[in-house]
Amino acid sequence: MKIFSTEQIREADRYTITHEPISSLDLMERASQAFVRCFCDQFVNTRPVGIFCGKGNNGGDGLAIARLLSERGYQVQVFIVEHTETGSADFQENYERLKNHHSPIHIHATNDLPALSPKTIIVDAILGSGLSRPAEGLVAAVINSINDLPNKIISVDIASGLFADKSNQDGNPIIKPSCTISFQFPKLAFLLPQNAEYTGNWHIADIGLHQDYIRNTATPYYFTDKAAAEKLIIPRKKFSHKGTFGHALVIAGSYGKMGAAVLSAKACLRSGVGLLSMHIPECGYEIMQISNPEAMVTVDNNARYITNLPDLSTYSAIGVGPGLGKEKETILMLEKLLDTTQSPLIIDADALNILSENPHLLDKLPANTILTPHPKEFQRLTGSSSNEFERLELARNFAGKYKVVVCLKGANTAVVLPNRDVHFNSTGNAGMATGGTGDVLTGIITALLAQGYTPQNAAILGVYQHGLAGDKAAQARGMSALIASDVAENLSW
Ligand SMILES: NC(=O)C1=CN([C@@H]2O[C@H](COP(=O)(O)OP(=O)(O)OC[C@H]3O[C@@H](n4cnc5c(N)ncnc54)[C@H](OP(=O)(O)O)[C@@H]3O)[C@@H](O)[C@H]2O)[C@@H](O)CC1
Ligand SMILES: Nc1ncnc2c1ncn2[C@@H]1O[C@H](COP(=O)(O)OP(=O)(O)O)[C@@H](O)[C@H]1O
Ligand SMILES: [K+]
Repeated sequence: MKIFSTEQIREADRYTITHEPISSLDLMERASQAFVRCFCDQFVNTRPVGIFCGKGNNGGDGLAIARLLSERGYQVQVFIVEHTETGSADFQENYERLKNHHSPIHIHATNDLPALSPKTIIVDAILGSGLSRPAEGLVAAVINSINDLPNKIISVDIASGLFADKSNQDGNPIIKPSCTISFQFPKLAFLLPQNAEYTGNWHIADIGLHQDYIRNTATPYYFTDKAAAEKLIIPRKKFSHKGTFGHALVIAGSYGKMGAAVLSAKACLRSGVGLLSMHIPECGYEIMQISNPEAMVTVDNNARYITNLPDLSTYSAIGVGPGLGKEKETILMLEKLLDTTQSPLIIDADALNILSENPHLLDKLPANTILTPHPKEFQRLTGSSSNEFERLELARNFAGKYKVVVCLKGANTAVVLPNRDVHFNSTGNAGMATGGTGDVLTGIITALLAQGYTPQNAAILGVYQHGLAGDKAAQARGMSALIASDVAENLSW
């Protein structure tokens, strides 16, 4: 699914109005109906609803939603935040349509705010994607007052005060909804952790914007939903054999961190690879053979950490990093790997930290190598950023400069491609914030590379399937009980 900027969404709006064709008022009606369908799925009509409207089109939606909910038997109160003299044309039309049945309360100052029962669901339709500056004055005061209430808040399209495409500053007044029902597309802001409390759970309401516009308009931002991920899976053909699915090499582990190698191996084996060899230090030999009998093992000369490479000529993909440590000889091993490998490569964990501490190695990264840093590893690689929009730009510039794929891990992992496009992941949960889940991801992606998936598709699909397995594991035993092995065990293709 594409993620558009607010400017592009306005353009999609105009395109739909001209080419469907449909009046802007009817499009607002359709959007409000879509919101109401989603709202009614969640809340029964015995709950009173208080709808706070601004005077732009977001407020116009609020007025239409008020009318539609009333028709469905909800007890609705409407409050109009008088931040400007005249409302937009569609606001005014919906005001006229509502006026016969309702007497909206006009808020000129916070004193005008009514007492609401805690049961009342607040619908936030004060400001939408037309936000042109941080909320201030009356709007800011109303937002802060609403946030102080214990009531459940549902935002229309986007929380009032939240910028869709750029960072807010600390202290900007922004509604904190428990849920956002957004029109047609997720907004970029929803996908960044800094905005979690200004987004809540979000749902997309399809309002039928014109498919030609959506298809033909370029954006660097995508959301990997189920449909997008499933399209990437290459089916296993009937007459295939283990040679068809590649031979992966994972270079991982050191004394005390063999678990990382074990987890990567398990996940690699559960992701369709034909053959797997693990290159590990001698201390891990029995551990690996017993925990993963399906894997072959090549043992390093060193007992405790990896110092050298096996013959690389037979491998169709290589993963390096989990549990590796950063010993001097390990650094030399990584340098040699970067200098000699002809196979697709994924670099994780300590191998990333080695790159940060030895930046001359960055210039040796083969094109299309996949890097999977968590935020701290990414910061070590590129330096710090003042907000997550800036961090995303850093990742896009890094991926573009070195022609690599960067999987910036976290909730909604951002897979950043060498052409600077970003694919945000839709799966995964907070139960996965536990040691070893990243090692599982390395194993999955190595397996996909070995099978011939392009680095781009291996990263996007691997990240999606990893999150999906985490979701299955969390469903079975709850988030707190989830451990990394569960993610590997719950992989299914
Ligand atoms: N295609 C779609 O998705 C569809 C979208 N639709 C809906 O349209 C919404 C966008 O509507 P919109 O463009 O009228 O903007 P909206 O946010 O209501 O506010 C604009 C007003 O607020 C003002 N204002 C701005 N910042 C302010 C501030 N900080 N403090 C105070 N005032 C501030 C601004 O004034 P100005 O900046 O001009 O001074 C202007 O008066 C969108 O979110 C969705 O709900 C659907 O109806 C149909 C299909
Ligand atoms: N809150 C979260 N929601 C979804 N996924 C998460 C969340 N927290 C962590 N993850 C996922 O768990 C993995 C953690 O990786 P990482 O930090 O490298 O772990 P480790 O180094 O212990 O193996 C990443 O794939 C990340 O996307
Ligand atoms: K809103």
